[in-house]
Amino acid sequence: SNQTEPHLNFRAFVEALKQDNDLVEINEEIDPHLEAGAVIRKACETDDKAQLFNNLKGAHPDGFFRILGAPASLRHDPKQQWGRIARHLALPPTASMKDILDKMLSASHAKPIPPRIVEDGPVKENKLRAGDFDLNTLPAPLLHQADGGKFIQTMGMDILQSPDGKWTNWSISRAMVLDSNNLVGLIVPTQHIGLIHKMWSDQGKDTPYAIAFGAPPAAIMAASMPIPDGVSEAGWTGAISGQALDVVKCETNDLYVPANAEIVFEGTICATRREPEGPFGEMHGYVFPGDAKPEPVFKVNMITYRHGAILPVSSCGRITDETHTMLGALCAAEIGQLCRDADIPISDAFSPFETQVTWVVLKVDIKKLASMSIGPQEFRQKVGDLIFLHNKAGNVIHRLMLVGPDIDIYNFKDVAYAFTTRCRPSHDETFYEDCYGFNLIPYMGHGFGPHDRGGKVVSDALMPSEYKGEQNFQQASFLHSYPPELQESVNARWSKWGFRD
Ligand SMILES: Cc1cc2c3c(c1C)C(C)(C)C[C@@H](O)N3c1c(nc(O)[nH]c1=O)N2C[C@H](O)[C@H](O)[C@H](O)COP(=O)(O)O
Ligand SMILES: [K+]
Ligand SMILES: [Mn+2]
Repeated sequence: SNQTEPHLNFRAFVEALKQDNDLVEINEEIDPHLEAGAVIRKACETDDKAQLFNNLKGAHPDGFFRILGAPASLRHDPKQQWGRIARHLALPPTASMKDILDKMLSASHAKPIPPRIVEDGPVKENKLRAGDFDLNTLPAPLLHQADGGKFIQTMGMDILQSPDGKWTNWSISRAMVLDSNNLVGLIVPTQHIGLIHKMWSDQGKDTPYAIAFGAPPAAIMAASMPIPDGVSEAGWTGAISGQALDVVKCETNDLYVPANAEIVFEGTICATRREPEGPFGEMHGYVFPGDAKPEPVFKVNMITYRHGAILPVSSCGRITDETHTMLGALCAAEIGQLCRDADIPISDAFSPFETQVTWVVLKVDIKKLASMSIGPQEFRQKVGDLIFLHNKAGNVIHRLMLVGPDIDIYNFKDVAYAFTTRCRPSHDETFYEDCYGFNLIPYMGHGFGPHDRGGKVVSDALMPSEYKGEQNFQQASFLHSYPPELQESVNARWSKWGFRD
């Protein structure tokens, strides 16, 4: 059977966006050379609807392929801000980011539900063997004018398996068209794609891979989350969706792909061959023209796709796009979970978009903190060592900020209010220079200091009284300086007096 609910079927997900009035269909011809990327980028910067480009210049006679832009960006309506992401998990469009992240974490200590192997599926409707296709003729998008190539892979799911077959990893890592039969893609050694590629390369073998574009939405969420080493995202996806995902075998290797994916590339990542990759307009909002680096080559041996195939695309950069709503948010969620698993009393975690997801803000349960009878210096060290030194989930984050119970970590006005008034520069901060540094952040990879090490800090915005479980202060604000019943009675008469609703 092929699963038809929107969180388990990308095509049904696109239909659900249409039902939600959260989709713009563009049937006039759009050029994948910059034009599609420009439309997607503007929609991301204005939190407008997702975009379905039905008529790409250079699409093949059978329409291969169309593009869906900004599959997991924000909705403009404040009551449904996270609605497009909620649809990935069968949550209501009004779900909060906390609901979404808690749903993703619900699999942390749940029993995995492995995928179910089926014989066939929509992804097998069309097959192009080597020689039947030329990647240069596909309507792959040039997303930013200074990009080093056409980044066809920005929202596809990379599927790799350890040589012993015990660990199948699903993740997202970018890749651009190199020539008629090859892609070249960023492989960060500490990411699971890097760890597994090294396992094969150390044996002198090329790494079998598949990229599933238009994978089930619940799966692409797990693919974007730094779940623990050795844990298969497929089982995690099964646990959060409550059912086994239908997968079908690749034609040219022993990997399995979602049976209803839109498009699948099958191939091998070369053990040794590297070619210039990038630059790419990235998650922090920058591209450095000409900044290409040698990265592994992904040979494409086979392409399969369903009729009317749609390529999901993230034209990432300035906020807000999938590198912020998925990469940043899911990394924060995992960091919060790692803290709780280590008995550090973090009740919630989020990466503010206004920091281009370079910070994670951790909400501290100050009652539990008080029972630890621990001082600020020691507490900062405990958090920083766990996240910056011992877990890859912290790799992309350069500031961890500790806040108390009165701060809404999903509202940057609150975060900035706490940071600027409760965290004394230097005295309340612990700096890390001997740790992994994320070189995609401009002040790292293109900055003054070491490009790949250090530059991290734990900033403590907890006040002395909060280490005793109390707050000896009140916010001078409507919410915190007036009795609740007075707030209610003022709110009840507000619009009658003539104020805005
Ligand atoms: C949602 C999303 C996540 C990522 C990316 C993108 C999107 C949209 C691109 C638009 C393609 C931009 C690129 O920067 N990109 C990306 C990347 N991680 C990399 O190592 N390399 C990448 O090129 N992640 C983050 C990873 O997906 C997560 O770190 C995940 O946790 C990895 O999985 P695993 O190794 O933990 O299994
Ligand atoms: K992952
Ligand atoms: Mn993984």
